[in-house]
Amino acid sequence: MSDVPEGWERKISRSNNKEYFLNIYTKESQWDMPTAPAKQQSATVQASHLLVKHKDSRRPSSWREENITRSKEEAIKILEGFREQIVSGEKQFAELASQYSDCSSAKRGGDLGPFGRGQMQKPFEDATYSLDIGEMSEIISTDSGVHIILRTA
Ligand SMILES: O=C(CCc1ccccc1)N[C@H](Cc1nc2ccccc2[nH]1)C(=O)O
Repeated sequence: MSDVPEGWERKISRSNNKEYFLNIYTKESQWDMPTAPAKQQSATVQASHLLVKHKDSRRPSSWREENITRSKEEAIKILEGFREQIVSGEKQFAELASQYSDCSSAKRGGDLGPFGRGQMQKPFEDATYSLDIGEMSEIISTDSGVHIILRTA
């Protein structure tokens, strides 16, 4: 029986007794014999974020505040305070994001849903892909403002 490339597992489908192949990293499965090793990162990630905008943000306005005038330094100080409350366990990420994030994702506790490479601003994408699942980022800056990110998948 021909071996499967690294990172794949041969399985038998319970519904039709046919063999299929499972990518042990992404948990995706396929009927065809894989032709290359599966040692790749999962295509998409999922994250929540808490965004604090400032006067130099690309769009210095949000559902929370029509005209945002705080400086970037002030935004960073505010976000550092939120980050400390989360690290200490005093507050949950989603609780603070839903109350204070200047992004419309605040309505979903900061959840952005799944996204792949090329979809979000580069500093945000790179920071998310470098986090382990469950890990929270340091403060990162994009054209939208300053963020903390919690990778969830
Ligand atoms: O771009 C959006 C919507 C993002 C979103 C994606 C998926 C579900 C829900 C929201 N909102 C911007 C603020 C903003 N800038 C960001 C940059 C990177 C990631 C998330 C961001 N959110 C804004 O409101 O100015």
